[in-house]
Amino acid sequence: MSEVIHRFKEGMVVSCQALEEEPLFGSENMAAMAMAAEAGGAAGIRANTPQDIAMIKRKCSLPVIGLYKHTYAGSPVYITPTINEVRAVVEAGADLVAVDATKRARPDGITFDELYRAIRKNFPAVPIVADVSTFDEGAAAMELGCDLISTTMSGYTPYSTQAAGPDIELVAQLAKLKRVPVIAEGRIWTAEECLACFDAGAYAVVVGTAITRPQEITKRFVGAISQYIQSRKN
Ligand SMILES: CC(=O)N[C@H](C=O)[C@@H](O)[C@H](O)[C@H](O)COP(=O)(O)O
Repeated sequence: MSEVIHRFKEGMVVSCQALEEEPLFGSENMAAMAMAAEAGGAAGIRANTPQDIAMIKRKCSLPVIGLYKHTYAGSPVYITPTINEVRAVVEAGADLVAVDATKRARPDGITFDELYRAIRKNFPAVPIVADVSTFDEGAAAMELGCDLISTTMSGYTPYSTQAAGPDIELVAQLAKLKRVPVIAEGRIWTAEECLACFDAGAYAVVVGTAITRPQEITKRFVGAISQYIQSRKN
């Protein structure tokens, strides 16, 4: 196992991402988030776009799982969909690259196996994080040789489990294979949920929105308050 992966063991990776339509969009903001995560004891950062990755690598010493969200006509796959986005992520300085490893149709009709082989050929030193939505996708990514499996896409493909919280069951099923380290990612909001993921066998957890999307954090507080106020009136 590579040294960089070992740094994630039993740790928390903070996903620092803001899309163009979000209030915190901008590499300076994401680098500040990454620095805050580092100050708080995070083991790593997950970041989107070459610009954000490069800025975070300048300001923060943690290893970065890089991805590049990009949409192509005719394919629902948007997390580092082709070798072009992989190249941009690697050239920006990412330590690992996260790619969509779901079974959905990819741009130009290439399969995940083909993309995997192209990454290995062009960037043999860069560990690959497979973002999956189901057990079968995770097991296939392990079989292929991916370095880490993340439950990122569970709940975001039409055929995967749709749940309000993290897919701890998927973490448990994949971890039970004892083949490749499994990252629990997606809709983790509390420390207790992190502990449940570790109990299920997670190697590390990724927490994003609950730490780095203040509009969503605010929305949760406001929702809980208005629900409570309403219930007091009934
Ligand atoms: C499905 C998808 O596109 N997930 C993205 C993957 O990089 C990010 O938008 C998420 O914020 C990240 O996975 C962390 O999850 P959460 O923000 O729920 O803690």
